[in-house]
Amino acid sequence: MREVTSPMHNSINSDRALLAPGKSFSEHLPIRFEGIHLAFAKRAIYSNLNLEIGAQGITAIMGPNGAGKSLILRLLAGLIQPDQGRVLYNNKPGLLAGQIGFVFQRPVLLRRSVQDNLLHALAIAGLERGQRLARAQALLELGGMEHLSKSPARKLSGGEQQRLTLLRALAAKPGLLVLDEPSASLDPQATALIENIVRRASQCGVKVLLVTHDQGQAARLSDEVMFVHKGQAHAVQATNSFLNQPASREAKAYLAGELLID
Ligand SMILES: Nc1ncnc2c1ncn2[C@@H]1O[C@H](COP(=O)(O)OP(=O)(O)OP(=O)(O)O)[C@@H](O)[C@H]1O
Repeated sequence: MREVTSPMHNSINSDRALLAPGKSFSEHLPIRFEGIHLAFAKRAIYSNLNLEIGAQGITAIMGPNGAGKSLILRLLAGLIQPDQGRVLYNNKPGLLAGQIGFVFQRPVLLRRSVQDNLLHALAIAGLERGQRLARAQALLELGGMEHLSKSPARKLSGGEQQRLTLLRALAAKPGLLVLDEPSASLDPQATALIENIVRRASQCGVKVLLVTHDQGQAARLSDEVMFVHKGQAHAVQATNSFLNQPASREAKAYLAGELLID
Protein backbone atom coordinates (compact mmCIF):
# COMPACT_ATOMS: atom_id res chain seq x y z
CA MET A 1 0.00 0.00 0.00
CA ARG A 2 1.17 3.52 -0.74
CA GLU A 3 2.49 5.31 2.32
CA VAL A 4 -0.13 7.87 3.30
CA THR A 5 1.40 11.25 4.03
CA SER A 6 -0.51 13.47 6.38
CA PRO A 7 -0.24 17.02 7.60
CA MET A 8 0.33 15.71 11.12
CA HIS A 9 3.52 16.96 12.66
CA ASN A 10 5.78 14.20 13.82
CA SER A 11 7.98 15.61 16.53
CA ILE A 12 8.46 12.93 19.14
CA ASN A 13 8.88 15.55 21.85
CA SER A 14 5.54 17.17 21.19
CA ASP A 15 4.00 13.70 20.94
CA ARG A 16 5.37 12.89 24.40
CA ALA A 17 4.02 16.10 25.89
CA LEU A 18 0.62 15.20 24.49
CA LEU A 19 0.44 11.44 24.90
CA ALA A 20 2.88 10.06 27.47
CA PRO A 21 1.00 8.61 30.47
CA GLY A 22 1.38 10.64 33.66
CA LYS A 23 3.16 7.66 35.26
CA SER A 24 4.93 4.86 33.43
CA PHE A 25 2.45 2.09 32.70
CA SER A 26 5.02 -0.68 33.02
CA GLU A 27 4.46 -0.73 36.79
CA HIS A 28 0.93 -2.06 36.10
CA LEU A 29 2.17 -5.01 34.03
CA PRO A 30 1.60 -7.87 33.71
CA ILE A 31 -2.15 -7.86 33.13
CA ARG A 32 -3.37 -11.25 34.30
CA PHE A 33 -6.72 -13.04 34.20
CA GLU A 34 -6.96 -15.85 36.73
CA GLY A 35 -9.69 -18.48 36.52
CA ILE A 36 -12.32 -16.25 34.92
CA HIS A 37 -15.83 -17.67 34.67
CA LEU A 38 -18.53 -15.71 32.88
CA ALA A 39 -21.97 -16.83 31.73
CA PHE A 40 -24.95 -15.04 30.17
CA ALA A 41 -28.35 -16.65 30.82
CA LYS A 42 -26.58 -19.87 31.87
CA ARG A 43 -24.55 -19.96 28.64
CA ALA A 44 -20.89 -20.13 29.66
CA ILE A 45 -18.64 -17.84 27.64
CA TYR A 46 -15.55 -18.54 29.73
CA SER A 47 -15.34 -21.52 32.04
CA ASN A 48 -11.75 -21.05 33.12
CA LEU A 49 -10.05 -18.26 31.24
CA ASN A 50 -6.43 -17.56 32.11
CA LEU A 51 -4.17 -15.18 30.28
CA GLU A 52 -1.14 -13.00 30.75
CA ILE A 53 -0.03 -9.90 28.87
CA GLY A 54 3.33 -8.86 30.21
CA ALA A 55 5.08 -6.61 27.74
CA GLN A 56 4.74 -2.96 26.80
CA GLY A 57 4.05 -2.24 23.13
CA ILE A 58 1.05 -3.28 21.06
CA THR A 59 -0.70 -6.60 21.66
CA ALA A 60 -3.19 -7.69 19.00
CA ILE A 61 -6.03 -9.99 20.04
CA MET A 62 -7.23 -12.18 17.19
CA GLY A 63 -9.69 -15.03 16.83
CA PRO A 64 -12.96 -15.99 15.14
CA ASN A 65 -16.28 -14.17 15.62
CA GLY A 66 -17.81 -14.91 18.98
CA ALA A 67 -14.57 -16.27 20.45
CA GLY A 68 -14.75 -13.84 23.36
CA LYS A 69 -12.29 -11.11 22.36
CA SER A 70 -14.46 -8.05 23.06
CA LEU A 71 -15.51 -9.41 26.42
CA ILE A 72 -11.85 -9.75 27.39
CA LEU A 73 -11.48 -6.00 26.75
CA ARG A 74 -14.60 -5.26 28.78
CA LEU A 75 -13.45 -7.41 31.67
CA LEU A 76 -10.05 -5.83 31.83
CA ALA A 77 -11.47 -2.32 31.64
CA GLY A 78 -13.82 -3.19 34.52
CA LEU A 79 -16.92 -2.57 32.35
CA ILE A 80 -18.24 -5.99 33.33
CA GLN A 81 -17.45 -8.21 36.30
CA PRO A 82 -16.71 -11.95 36.02
CA ASP A 83 -18.87 -14.47 37.90
CA GLN A 84 -15.65 -15.94 39.29
CA GLY A 85 -11.95 -15.21 39.00
CA ARG A 86 -9.80 -12.11 39.05
CA VAL A 87 -8.34 -9.50 36.72
CA LEU A 88 -5.00 -8.34 38.08
CA TYR A 89 -2.67 -5.54 37.13
CA ASN A 90 0.78 -6.37 38.48
CA ASN A 91 -0.87 -8.59 41.10
CA LYS A 92 -3.32 -5.89 42.18
CA PRO A 93 -7.02 -5.84 41.27
CA GLY A 94 -8.41 -3.17 38.98
CA LEU A 95 -7.10 -0.02 37.35
CA LEU A 96 -8.53 3.45 37.87
CA ALA A 97 -11.00 4.32 35.14
CA GLY A 98 -8.90 7.30 34.00
CA GLN A 99 -5.97 5.03 33.21
CA ILE A 100 -7.80 3.31 30.35
CA GLY A 101 -8.82 4.84 27.03
CA PHE A 102 -11.45 2.81 25.18
CA VAL A 103 -12.35 2.88 21.48
CA PHE A 104 -15.26 0.71 20.42
CA GLN A 105 -15.99 -0.58 16.96
CA ARG A 106 -18.66 2.07 16.40
CA PRO A 107 -17.91 5.65 17.40
CA VAL A 108 -19.98 7.05 20.26
CA LEU A 109 -19.78 10.84 20.15
CA LEU A 110 -21.69 13.63 21.84
CA ARG A 111 -24.10 15.75 19.81
CA ARG A 112 -21.69 18.68 19.98
CA SER A 113 -18.85 20.11 17.92
CA VAL A 114 -15.64 18.18 17.39
CA GLN A 115 -13.77 20.53 19.72
CA ASP A 116 -16.48 20.37 22.38
CA ASN A 117 -16.26 16.57 22.42
CA LEU A 118 -12.59 16.89 23.35
CA LEU A 119 -13.19 19.74 25.83
CA HIS A 120 -15.82 17.61 27.54
CA ALA A 121 -13.42 14.65 27.83
CA LEU A 122 -10.72 16.93 29.22
CA ALA A 123 -13.14 18.38 31.78
CA ILE A 124 -14.08 14.86 32.91
CA ALA A 125 -10.37 14.00 33.11
CA GLY A 126 -10.03 16.88 35.59
CA LEU A 127 -7.79 19.12 33.50
CA GLU A 128 -7.85 22.76 34.64
CA ARG A 129 -10.25 24.86 32.60
CA GLY A 130 -7.48 27.21 31.40
CA GLN A 131 -5.49 24.37 29.88
CA ARG A 132 -8.27 22.58 28.06
CA LEU A 133 -8.47 24.57 24.82
CA ALA A 134 -4.75 24.34 24.06
CA ARG A 135 -4.77 20.60 24.70
CA ALA A 136 -7.89 20.06 22.60
CA GLN A 137 -6.22 21.95 19.74
CA ALA A 138 -3.03 19.92 20.09
CA LEU A 139 -5.07 16.71 19.94
CA LEU A 140 -6.88 17.93 16.83
CA GLU A 141 -3.53 18.74 15.25
CA LEU A 142 -2.29 15.24 16.11
CA GLY A 143 -5.30 13.84 14.25
CA GLY A 144 -5.06 16.30 11.33
CA MET A 145 -8.54 17.56 12.23
CA GLU A 146 -7.98 21.24 13.08
CA HIS A 147 -10.12 22.33 10.14
CA LEU A 148 -13.06 20.32 11.51
CA SER A 149 -12.97 21.68 15.04
CA LYS A 150 -16.31 23.54 14.81
CA SER A 151 -18.12 20.83 12.80
CA PRO A 152 -20.83 18.78 14.48
CA ALA A 153 -19.10 15.57 15.55
CA ARG A 154 -21.94 13.32 14.47
CA LYS A 155 -21.89 14.72 10.94
CA LEU A 156 -18.28 13.68 10.34
CA SER A 157 -17.43 10.79 8.03
CA GLY A 158 -17.04 7.37 9.63
CA GLY A 159 -13.25 7.62 9.46
CA GLU A 160 -13.22 11.10 10.98
CA GLN A 161 -15.59 10.05 13.77
CA GLN A 162 -13.38 7.10 14.62
CA ARG A 163 -10.29 9.33 14.62
CA LEU A 164 -12.02 11.78 16.94
CA THR A 165 -13.04 8.89 19.22
CA LEU A 166 -9.40 7.84 19.36
CA LEU A 167 -8.21 11.38 20.16
CA ARG A 168 -10.85 11.59 22.87
CA ALA A 169 -9.69 8.29 24.34
CA LEU A 170 -6.17 9.72 24.49
CA ALA A 171 -7.28 13.03 26.01
CA ALA A 172 -6.76 11.89 29.60
CA LYS A 173 -3.25 10.51 28.86
CA PRO A 174 -4.23 6.92 29.65
CA GLY A 175 -1.55 4.32 30.32
CA LEU A 176 -3.61 1.68 28.54
CA LEU A 177 -5.40 2.15 25.22
CA VAL A 178 -7.95 -0.51 24.36
CA LEU A 179 -9.20 -0.68 20.77
CA ASP A 180 -11.99 -2.97 19.60
CA GLU A 181 -11.73 -3.28 15.81
CA PRO A 182 -11.16 0.47 15.47
CA SER A 183 -10.92 0.46 11.67
CA ALA A 184 -13.30 -2.37 10.82
CA SER A 185 -15.33 -0.35 8.31
CA LEU A 186 -12.74 2.21 7.22
CA ASP A 187 -10.92 2.62 3.92
CA PRO A 188 -7.13 2.17 3.71
CA GLN A 189 -6.35 5.87 4.10
CA ALA A 190 -8.61 6.35 7.14
CA THR A 191 -7.14 3.14 8.58
CA ALA A 192 -3.58 4.42 8.05
CA LEU A 193 -4.41 7.66 9.90
CA ILE A 194 -5.77 5.70 12.86
CA GLU A 195 -2.74 3.40 12.85
CA ASN A 196 -0.39 6.39 12.77
CA ILE A 197 -1.90 7.80 15.98
CA VAL A 198 -1.92 4.41 17.70
CA ARG A 199 1.73 3.84 16.80
CA ARG A 200 2.73 7.27 18.11
CA ALA A 201 0.84 6.71 21.36
CA SER A 202 2.64 3.39 21.77
CA GLN A 203 6.00 5.05 21.12
CA CYS A 204 5.20 7.45 23.98
CA GLY A 205 4.72 4.56 26.42
CA VAL A 206 0.99 3.85 26.12
CA LYS A 207 0.28 0.11 26.35
CA VAL A 208 -2.08 -0.85 23.51
CA LEU A 209 -4.48 -3.78 23.22
CA LEU A 210 -6.06 -4.09 19.80
CA VAL A 211 -8.78 -6.52 18.73
CA THR A 212 -8.51 -6.95 14.98
CA HIS A 213 -9.43 -9.42 12.27
CA ASP A 214 -7.09 -7.67 9.87
CA GLN A 215 -3.87 -9.66 9.52
CA GLY A 216 -2.29 -6.75 7.66
CA GLN A 217 -3.08 -4.44 10.53
CA ALA A 218 -1.67 -6.89 13.06
CA ALA A 219 1.51 -7.13 10.94
CA ARG A 220 1.86 -3.35 10.54
CA LEU A 221 1.09 -2.40 14.09
CA SER A 222 1.47 -5.10 16.70
CA ASP A 223 4.46 -6.57 18.49
CA GLU A 224 2.68 -9.72 19.60
CA VAL A 225 -0.60 -11.56 19.12
CA MET A 226 -2.85 -13.33 21.59
CA PHE A 227 -5.14 -15.83 19.85
CA VAL A 228 -8.55 -16.41 21.42
CA HIS A 229 -10.71 -19.37 20.56
CA LYS A 230 -13.79 -20.83 22.26
CA GLY A 231 -13.33 -18.80 25.41
CA GLN A 232 -9.66 -19.74 25.81
CA ALA A 233 -6.68 -17.45 25.28
CA HIS A 234 -3.53 -18.96 23.84
CA ALA A 235 -0.13 -17.72 25.02
CA VAL A 236 1.02 -14.55 23.25
CA GLN A 237 3.35 -15.06 20.30
CA ALA A 238 5.54 -12.49 18.48
CA THR A 239 3.46 -11.15 15.57
CA ASN A 240 5.80 -12.28 12.81
CA SER A 241 6.02 -15.73 14.23
CA PHE A 242 2.24 -15.92 14.84
CA LEU A 243 1.41 -14.92 11.27
CA ASN A 244 3.99 -17.24 9.69
CA GLN A 245 4.14 -20.15 12.12
CA PRO A 246 1.14 -20.06 14.45
CA ALA A 247 1.75 -22.21 17.49
CA SER A 248 -1.65 -23.94 17.47
CA ARG A 249 -3.66 -25.87 14.91
CA GLU A 250 -6.67 -23.62 15.59
CA ALA A 251 -4.71 -20.42 14.94
CA LYS A 252 -3.37 -21.89 11.73
CA ALA A 253 -6.90 -22.73 10.56
CA TYR A 254 -8.14 -19.25 11.50
CA LEU A 255 -5.35 -17.52 9.57
CA ALA A 256 -6.02 -19.73 6.55
CA GLY A 257 -9.64 -18.52 6.57
CA GLU A 258 -11.02 -21.92 7.49
CA LEU A 259 -14.24 -21.53 9.40
CA LEU A 260 -14.08 -22.31 13.07
CA ILE A 261 -17.55 -22.51 14.48
CA ASP A 262 -17.81 -21.87 18.21
N1 LIG B 1 -24.29 -8.99 27.04
C1 LIG B 1 -24.29 -10.20 26.50
N2 LIG B 1 -25.33 -11.04 26.69
C2 LIG B 1 -25.34 -12.29 26.16
N3 LIG B 1 -24.33 -12.80 25.41
C3 LIG B 1 -23.28 -12.01 25.19
C4 LIG B 1 -23.18 -10.67 25.71
N4 LIG B 1 -22.01 -10.14 25.33
C5 LIG B 1 -21.40 -11.10 24.59
N5 LIG B 1 -22.13 -12.21 24.51
C6 LIG B 1 -21.75 -13.46 23.82
O1 LIG B 1 -20.45 -13.82 24.22
C7 LIG B 1 -19.72 -14.39 23.14
C8 LIG B 1 -18.40 -13.67 22.99
O2 LIG B 1 -18.66 -12.32 22.59
P1 LIG B 1 -17.53 -11.31 22.15
O3 LIG B 1 -18.23 -10.04 21.77
O4 LIG B 1 -16.47 -11.22 23.16
O5 LIG B 1 -16.96 -12.01 20.82
P2 LIG B 1 -15.81 -11.53 19.85
O6 LIG B 1 -14.74 -12.54 19.86
O7 LIG B 1 -15.41 -10.13 20.16
O8 LIG B 1 -16.57 -11.59 18.43
P3 LIG B 1 -16.51 -10.66 17.12
O9 LIG B 1 -15.21 -10.94 16.45
O10 LIG B 1 -17.69 -11.17 16.33
O11 LIG B 1 -16.69 -9.22 17.55
C9 LIG B 1 -20.61 -14.27 21.91
O12 LIG B 1 -21.20 -15.52 21.66
C10 LIG B 1 -21.67 -13.26 22.31
O13 LIG B 1 -22.88 -13.52 21.69
